[in-house]
Amino acid sequence: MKEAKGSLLYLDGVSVAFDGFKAINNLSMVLKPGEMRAIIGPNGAGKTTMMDIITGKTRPDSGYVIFDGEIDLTQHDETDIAAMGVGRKFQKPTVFESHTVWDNLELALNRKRGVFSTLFYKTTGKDREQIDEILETIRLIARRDELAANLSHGQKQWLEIGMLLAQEPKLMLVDEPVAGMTDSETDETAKLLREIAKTRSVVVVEHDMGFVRNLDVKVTVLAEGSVLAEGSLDHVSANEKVIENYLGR
Ligand SMILES: Nc1ncnc2c1ncn2[C@@H]1O[C@H](COP(=O)(O)OP(=O)(O)OP(=O)(O)O)[C@@H](O)[C@H]1O
Repeated sequence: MKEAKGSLLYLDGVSVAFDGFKAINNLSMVLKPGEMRAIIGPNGAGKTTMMDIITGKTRPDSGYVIFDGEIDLTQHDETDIAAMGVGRKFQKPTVFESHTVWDNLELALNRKRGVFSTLFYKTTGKDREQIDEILETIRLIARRDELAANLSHGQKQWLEIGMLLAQEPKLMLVDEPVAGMTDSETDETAKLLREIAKTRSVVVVEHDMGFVRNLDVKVTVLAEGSVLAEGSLDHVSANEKVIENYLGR
């Protein structure tokens, strides 16, 4: 698809219906390499379903989902898509509580090498450097030897973001990262994601408008499965349809 050339993610005319109900309806969106995008919209707008389609969990009925300018993700399954460099962080953290912060990251780093090599693999100096770098990004250097169970909710979310970083995704999808976080954790998460977005593309779904403002990126507003508005947060916040469908509720 030549229109997708130069983009990192290109959705064109994507639709999916569940029992006749169109959860995603002719959705189109373009993400540039290295771009971070915030996705907002009312409950049921299709945000999660959109992520499910990008990651291969749900197959759309029609439309194109082109990754890295040329790969049609609708032709691949979840495992392939993850291996191609699409990482997803779900809302609930799923870190290994009985392992240390360091071990969680080491496991994530080894995971991308596959089961057999993991059994015989010894962590190299380069791996340790990479883990240190990630620890710095996720603000957990001082807690590296702590059991994950002892981290705060926000720190667990950061650890999970770190585990995703260990897989070196080109595109990171992050679902409601700041739900349940303290205000200072929320502020720190915006900074952390901005740092991460310097080296890869990021799509963040979030309801917290203060946080979205801090991200300071282009916003896509979804409603009823399609794009209602797109632009800066100020631009979309002034849109009558957005106020009516979402912000004014
Ligand atoms: N597997 C499914 N079967 C039937 N209906 C579904 C399925 N998945 C999603 N839906 C419906 O599709 C619509 C979009 O849901 P989706 O979860 O994508 O919205 P959302 O924007 O993520 O909402 P929220 O902000 O509440 O997470 C909803 O009406 C939902 O009930």
